[in-house]
Amino acid sequence: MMMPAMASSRQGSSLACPLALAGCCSPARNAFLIKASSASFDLSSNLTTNSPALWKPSQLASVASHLTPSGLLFHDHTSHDLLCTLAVFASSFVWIRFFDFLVQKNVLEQKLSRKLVHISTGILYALLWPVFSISPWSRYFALAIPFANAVRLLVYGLGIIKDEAVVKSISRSGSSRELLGGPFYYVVALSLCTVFFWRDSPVGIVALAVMCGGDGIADIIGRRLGSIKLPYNPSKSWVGSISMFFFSFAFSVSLLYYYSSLGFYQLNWSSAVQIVALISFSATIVESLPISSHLDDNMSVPLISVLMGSALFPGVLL
Ligand SMILES: C/C(=C\COP(=O)(O)O)CCC[C@H](C)CCC[C@H](C)CCCC(C)C
Ligand SMILES: Nc1ccn([C@@H]2O[C@H](COP(=O)(O)OP(=O)(O)O)[C@@H](O)[C@H]2O)c(=O)n1
Repeated sequence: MMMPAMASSRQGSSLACPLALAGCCSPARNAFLIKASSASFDLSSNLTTNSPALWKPSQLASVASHLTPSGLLFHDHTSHDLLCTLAVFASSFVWIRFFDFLVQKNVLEQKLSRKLVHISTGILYALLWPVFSISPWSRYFALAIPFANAVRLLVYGLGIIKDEAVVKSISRSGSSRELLGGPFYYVVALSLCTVFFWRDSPVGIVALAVMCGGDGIADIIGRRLGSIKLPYNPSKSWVGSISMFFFSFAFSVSLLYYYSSLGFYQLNWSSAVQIVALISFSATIVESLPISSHLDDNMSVPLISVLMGSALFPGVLL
């Protein structure tokens, strides 16, 4: 287990995120040397000892002119986090509207739109966590985004406000009541992973990767190619479940690589990869069981991933 002080020093290495990294390069400085935890970045030569340099010095200088020396958009963490929250929430609104537009123009069918929203929103949300500040409160600002979406789903799902466009892009059948099922559980899972794991632990990230990436792709591939059904569940197929396993694994490893490259934690990769494979396999088995009428996949899949991750990941954090 990481001690809080250690966790915050590791969070300090979120300086590797483009915003924060750029902020360390005030135009007045011509040699940019940042030491954060065990990672050090020499931006003047675009070299790094532990992580890839993310931006070129010219790009950094242009962004830096808009940032404070501490890498924030404002001098205090609260204003920075508030702006990030508003920007990500507005992006989620525009993103869902964009899929609705594609459905209306008959570019995407409704079911495919829902699954692409399912895959993309959670993954983009997890990719954007590093833009929040190192304040211990930043997770609660990030939490406000799925929370506000949960409120939107309740408002539309209960018919308090009617918006056919939103309902069409998120539901399968076009019924507003559907928003209170899978989509609502989905934002609850995002919220719980944000509060309990945030950027300090690989557990929440892997649970989100499996729920968003793995489960989402199982549907897209299974619906199209899944003619051979599972013997114990005629509504799921072999190809859907095999896709779930591979994409859960691929999304998880990619997100873990992203977070460890940014310096949030260091992993023993050979063990971590085995754990991710085990979690992906277990979540695939759970998703394939004929229990979804009792327990939604957006609850059962992150639940098994979190239980296994919490038991197995602490041993592989360096
Ligand atoms: C359609 C969704 C889930 C349905 O799952 P299933 O029943 O088919 O298994 C996803 C619902 C998404 C939600 C309304 C919006 C979530 C937004 C997210 C917190 C932030 C995304 C930000 C980003 C920049 C787009
Ligand atoms: N393991 C899986 C999962 C889904 N699928 C396909 O995807 C469809 C929807 O899956 P699901 O019932 O899990 O859907 P959601 O409730 O997650 O939207 C199924 O009817 C199958 O055609 C599959 O073939 N194999």
